Amino acid sequence: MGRKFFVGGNWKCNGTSDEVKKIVTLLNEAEVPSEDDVEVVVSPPFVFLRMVKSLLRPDFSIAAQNCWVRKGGAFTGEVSAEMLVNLGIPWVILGHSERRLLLNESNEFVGDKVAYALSQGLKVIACVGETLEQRESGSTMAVVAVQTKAIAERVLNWSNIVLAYEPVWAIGTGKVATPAQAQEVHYELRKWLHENAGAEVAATTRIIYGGSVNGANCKELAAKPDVDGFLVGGASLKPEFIDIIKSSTLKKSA
Ligand SMILES: O=C(CO)COP(=O)(O)O
Repeated sequence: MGRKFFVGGNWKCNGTSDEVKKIVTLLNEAEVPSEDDVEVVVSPPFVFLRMVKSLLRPDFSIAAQNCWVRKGGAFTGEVSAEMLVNLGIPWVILGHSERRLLLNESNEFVGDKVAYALSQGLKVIACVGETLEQRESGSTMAVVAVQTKAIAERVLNWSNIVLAYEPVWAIGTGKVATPAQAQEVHYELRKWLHENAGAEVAATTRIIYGGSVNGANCKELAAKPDVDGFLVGGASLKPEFIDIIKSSTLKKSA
């Protein structure tokens, strides 16, 4: 029925082959709740996708960290959605703030990417989030609404989208949003979806939180009604990622 808890591990631009094998071994040996109760998706760098796919337990899935905005071709250095599909990679992360800010990806560009990736059969973890300046000036909701709108204008079917709220000031800083801060934005995002994409989309779309999530703070965050899971960076490379996956059990009893 409800929204299945979702835990993504964004490995970002980290790891050697040996380190990646070690993380996969850790994941493969972990005892975690069943895939009926939690969806786990790890996101290695492109060059390790094939290796992780061949080694990873079958109840965990895989996401790429980006893909090209349209059909592949003469776009040096890019990886197309078609290639990910061809490789058997089901998910892709799009619109991460590190790409929006460091590589100047605009809301429209991210929206186009989401629409194209979906059209090729990929499932998308679409990221939104405000900077510290935007939060302090009181424009958090306006910013995430505009980012979400650029996606909603290009997409009719939300069933293959997970929306990740990742406040930029909380990413890699150790400064996690309080459960109340996360809940407030998730609630507002769900309300926005209700008003702009319909009641069904609002009720079924998973809105996950990212930004300094770790084994210690995940439980309180997971207990919030509109927090449907996490997108984890740094801690997804460590054993505590297992504890974060296990925080899904809080949701069942809630
Ligand atoms: O950006 C993130 C996940 O996509 C969050 O990163 P950290 O968990 O390292 O703050």
